Parts: sequence; C-alpha cells; structure tokens
Amino acid sequence: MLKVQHLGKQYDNGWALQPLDLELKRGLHGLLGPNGAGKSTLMRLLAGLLPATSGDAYLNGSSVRDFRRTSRAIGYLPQIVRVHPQLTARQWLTHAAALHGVKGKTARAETVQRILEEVNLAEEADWPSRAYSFGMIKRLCIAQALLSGSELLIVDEPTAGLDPEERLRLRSLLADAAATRIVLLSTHVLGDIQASCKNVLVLAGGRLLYHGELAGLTRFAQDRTWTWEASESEWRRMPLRGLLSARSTPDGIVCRALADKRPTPFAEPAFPTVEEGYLALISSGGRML
Ligand SMILES: Nc1ncnc2c1ncn2[C@@H]1O[C@H](COP(=O)(O)OP(=O)(O)OP(=O)(O)O)[C@@H](O)[C@H]1O
Repeated sequence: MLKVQHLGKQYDNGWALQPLDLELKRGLHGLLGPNGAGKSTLMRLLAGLLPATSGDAYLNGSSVRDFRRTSRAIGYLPQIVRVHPQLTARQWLTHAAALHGVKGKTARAETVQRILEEVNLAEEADWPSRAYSFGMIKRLCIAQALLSGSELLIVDEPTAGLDPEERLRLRSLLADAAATRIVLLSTHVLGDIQASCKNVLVLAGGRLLYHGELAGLTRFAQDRTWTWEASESEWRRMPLRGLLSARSTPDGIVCRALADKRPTPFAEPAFPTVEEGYLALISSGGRML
C-alpha cells in the first residue's frame, strides 16, 4: 500500500504540485494530465528522487525517501533512458542483480534469465545494447526496475515513440507487473490507460482533480456533450470552441461538441466517452468539482 500524506512541491515560481493525499493499492494506476500538470514532479517525489516541500509518501509504512539507500529501491523509469551501448542485456541485468543483493553466480544467472523471458528479451540477451530498438531499451529498463523486487514501479510515458506492436507489448508487460505490485503509469495517450487501467489520477495545474475509476470521468461531460448534423455552409461558420469532432457523411457533417448549453437548436444530448469526460474536466480547470 502506498500512502501519500500532504505531499507537495513548491519552487520560487509557485507550487509545481499542491499538497495532496491519496492511497494506492496493488494494480495499474494511470496518471493523466496536460503538459506542466505536475506528473513528473509527483512521480519523482514518489520515487524518493526529489525532496518534498510538504508531507511525505509511505510504501508499506516506510518513507519513500528511505528506499533510495536500500537494494529494494523504488523502480522508476523516466521518459529518457540510457543504457551502456557496449553491454548486453544479460551483462547489464547481472550487474543490476548483484546491486540488488542477489547472491551467488547461479542464482544471479537464473534470476536474470527469468526476467529476460518476462520482458521478452531472452533471444536478444547477448546482443550489445547499441543494437536494440528504442522499445527493447525500454523493456530492458523495466527488467532492471523489476529486479529490485520493489512493490512500487513508476513509469513515465513508457509508450512515447513506440510502434503499435511494441506499445502493446509494453502495456501487457506493465499489466503483468501490476499483478504483484503498484504500478503508476503516466501518459498523454488516453488509449494506453483505457486499455489497461481501471483507476486513474488526473492532475492539472499542480492540482489533483480526480482520483477514481476511469469510467467515472464521463460524469464531467454528462449533460454537456452534444451531437448534430451540420450542412457544409453551417460547418464553415461554426465557432471551433468546444468542438470535439466533425465527421463527413454523405448527408452532411456530424459534429460533436462540449458546451454548457445546447450549441444549436438541432443538437441532441450524447452519451460522453471517457476522453470527453477527461477533456471537460481539464478544460474547466476543476471548476466543476
Ligand atoms: N526545477 C523546477 N523549477 C521551477 N519550476 C519547475 C521545476 N520543475 C518543474 N517546474 C514546474 O512545475 C510544473 C509541473 O512540472 P512537471 O514537469 O511536473 O509537469 P508534467 O505534468 O510532468 O509536464 P509534462 O507532461 O510536460 O512532462 C511546471 O509548471 C514546471 O514548469
């Protein structure tokens, strides 16, 4: 269990993350928010890499800051990762296993082989890592984080820049990892979260706006989502504010918009998607809470 108590970070220019409280249990948790929302700040605080201005976070009762000095350090995978280009995945992970206190050559070799298979790198384990694709490097770094045996794994934008196949592979790897630990996954891609997370946290402007089930986000766009069919000329004159999508059909253009009031007399209320709920929450800056 991760317990966050009044955790916040302030710089000279203001709060990057306003003090927040929350509890996370085992499983995959999505962390969503626009640029500058405070996601990296929260993740670095939880990984014990950034000193807090207020409060603290406790993993199974111990402050996250204390984990840095132990072999069971909290797993943290930043957006930009680097591995030594000459080392193979096996060499890299064997070294990491030794650092994490796996004693004895045979035990280390077995642990490394098991992790290599888990992240689907067993076949390429003896290639120098300069020959790896970007996705393979990410999987190698996840393998290293898994080696720590820590019950918290924090992953920043893991799927950015990956092709669809690698993206799928990484998602399923994180879902497996979340069966036995807390995984916090930050992303701008709602699809990544929709595919794998039941619960989400939404940050904006350094504030935690929402923590709960992903499906619960739809309520922020309830009674504010509209759909209607516009002619080509109506479409040209339409203000873009609040417009969510416009799709051409043989009869006209099917529009969808977020608005407090019916945007045109022909608009009908529509059942919002999770994405529309998220957009409504973010665009209101939390005023609707
Ligand atoms: N070292 C720093 N000094 C001053 N302000 C900072 C510092 N680090 C972050 N901030 C500010 O804190 C706020 C939150 O930044 P943070 O990087 O946590 O956002 P983010 O949600 O991760 O953004 P992105 O999605 O763009 O990575 C931003 O306004 C940022 O400018």
